Amino acid sequence: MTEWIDGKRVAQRIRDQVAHDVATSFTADTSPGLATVLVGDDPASAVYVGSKRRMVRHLGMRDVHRAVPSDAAQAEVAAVLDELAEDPAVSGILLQLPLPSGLDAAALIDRIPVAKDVDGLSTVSAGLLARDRFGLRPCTPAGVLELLDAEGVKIEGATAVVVGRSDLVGRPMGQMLVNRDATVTVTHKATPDLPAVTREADVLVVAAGVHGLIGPEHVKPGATVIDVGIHRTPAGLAGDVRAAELGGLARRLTPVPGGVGPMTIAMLMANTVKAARWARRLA
Ligand SMILES: Nc1nc(=O)c2c([nH]1)NC[C@@H]1CN(c3ccc(C(=O)N[C@@H](CCC(=O)O)C(=O)O)cc3)C=[N+]21
Repeated sequence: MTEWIDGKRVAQRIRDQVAHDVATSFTADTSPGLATVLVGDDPASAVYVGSKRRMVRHLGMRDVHRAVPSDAAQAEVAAVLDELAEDPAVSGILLQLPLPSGLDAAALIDRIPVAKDVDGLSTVSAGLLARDRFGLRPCTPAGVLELLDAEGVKIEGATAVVVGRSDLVGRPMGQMLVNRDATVTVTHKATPDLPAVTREADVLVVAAGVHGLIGPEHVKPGATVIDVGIHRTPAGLAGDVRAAELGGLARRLTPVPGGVGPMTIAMLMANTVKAARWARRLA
């Protein structure tokens, strides 16, 4: 039988730890601050940013927010980021993605100082990860590792397959698993025989962004399957994995919703505390 991995429970534990760290390591004047930058009026992005801001306040941290009009030029967004970069009350800066077309997201992300890059998406943060050095890690793959550790899944020596090579999830996920001594394959659209590759995986992380891509033909019996996909369908939220078709094939599986999603926000909170501690060391 397959055991569901409860992301909500693990995320709650991370958030409890963050609230404890905020209360014991900081004062009201020094408490970690997260700045969210929302460009434009995409409703889904507004909802995500709203839930991040509520969580920040709930955990006793400082909420800083900048709303930028959708027709803002690259230089205007850059100026907002530069101001937040200088602000000592801001420990971390999150530029909500996707940006309106015409803006160069990669260039804007790279204006964020590495010690404030709580999304872990800048080129410098990616380099620190590639070298397995101290730094802020992208929230979603960091959350996946927390889930695997919470479930007692052995990563060292495991065969891990990541489906998808996005900057946000797939690439950093592959590197984080390599850093933990898994044998890792990262697949993508040009992988000729995807089921043959994924069927080798003890740990299968699916971050393709393709609804229902993964079925029973992709899964090794006894595998741990992590579904990073999230899609709004007429039947409700669903992932990249056709969970109902897997039968008892997987040993463990994350649900959508209630799996990786809640972990992403929890790790953002944890990264904000880590950034505040990093700033203190730099001061
Ligand atoms: N700079 C940036 N950093 C991000 O980390 C980032 C972003 N931009 N843009 C959008 C994506 C998406 N994302 C999610 C976070 C939480 C849930 C989440 O909590 N999902 C719930 C369900 C929520 C619902 O009901 O819609 C769950 O899976 O249980 C999902 C998706 C972060 N992103």
